[in-house]
Amino acid sequence: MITLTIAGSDSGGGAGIQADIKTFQELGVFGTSVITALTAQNTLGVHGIFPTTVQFVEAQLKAVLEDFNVTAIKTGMLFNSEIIECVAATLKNRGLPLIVDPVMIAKGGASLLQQESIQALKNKLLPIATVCTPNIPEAEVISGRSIHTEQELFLAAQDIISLGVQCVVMKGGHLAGDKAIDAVFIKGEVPFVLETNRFETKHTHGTGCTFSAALTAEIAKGKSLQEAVLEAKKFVHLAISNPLNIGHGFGPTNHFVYRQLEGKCDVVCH
Ligand SMILES: Nc1ncnc2c1ncn2[C@@H]1O[C@H](COP(=O)(O)OP(=O)(O)OP(=O)(O)O)[C@@H](O)[C@H]1O
Ligand SMILES: Cc1ncc(CO)c(N)n1
Repeated sequence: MITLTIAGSDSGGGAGIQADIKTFQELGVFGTSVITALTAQNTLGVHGIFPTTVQFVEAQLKAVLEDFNVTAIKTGMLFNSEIIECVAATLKNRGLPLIVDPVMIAKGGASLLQQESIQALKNKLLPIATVCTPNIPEAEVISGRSIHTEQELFLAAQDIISLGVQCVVMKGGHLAGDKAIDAVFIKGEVPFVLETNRFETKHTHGTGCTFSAALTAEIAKGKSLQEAVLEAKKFVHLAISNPLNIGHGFGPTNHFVYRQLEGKCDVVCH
């Protein structure tokens, strides 16, 4: 199986392209990549961003797609509307599963998506996406709704589905409480929740990228959306709860442990 990630490079290796490729590898799929921006980044923060030209994003997309039989694609940091429009125009009508992780702001506060790009994300990319995996602040920006209650979460998910997405996974990593809860909304089906214990750690750099990459790998292998989100939740939970403790700030997660533990992880689904 071959997957493609279209995202930014994290020189610190914990998020972006690097997290995606490591996750693909551990889940037994071959990862290819299109780099939208270089970030000078480590566990202490983002120190610089150097975006790729749209022409070079297009050249990378063409190089990968004309040679490889890609079976699922994910997007991460897309940085500006030109890049979003180029990616959407290239992927439109290809009929490939597309997982959009609408990356906006790094945990340290750096902006990874220009403000003017929200419309392009909503009008060009999400209408051709299979799955969208926002955290709560990202879901608020996309839906234009503040989310404080279960009802507001449900309405925001419906707003995102109405843009054309088949499935929305609302990631609850940023919420308070002793559980890490994600709400899964699949068009026409009863919503469900995936729940694990929240692991107390500051080493959660790249959790969103890792989750969406695992989801992409499982979809590439032919799993159903329900099975794929469950496996992705196991992958990211094991990666968070077995920290590597590297770097001087908010460190990366552990991409190796899922295979070492043969994916054994308790996730409650209700
Ligand atoms: N401390 C934690 N313990 C267990 N699971 C967690 C923890 N923090 C996040 N998760 C899980 O990790 C996954 C990613 O969620 P999160 O909300 O952190 O994404 P994100 O904000 O997009 O991440 P990023 O900062 O990489 O953009 C979700 O499945 C979430 O429930
Ligand atoms: C390149 C990149 N993509 C995504 C994130 C979000 O975790 C990050 N910090 N850096």
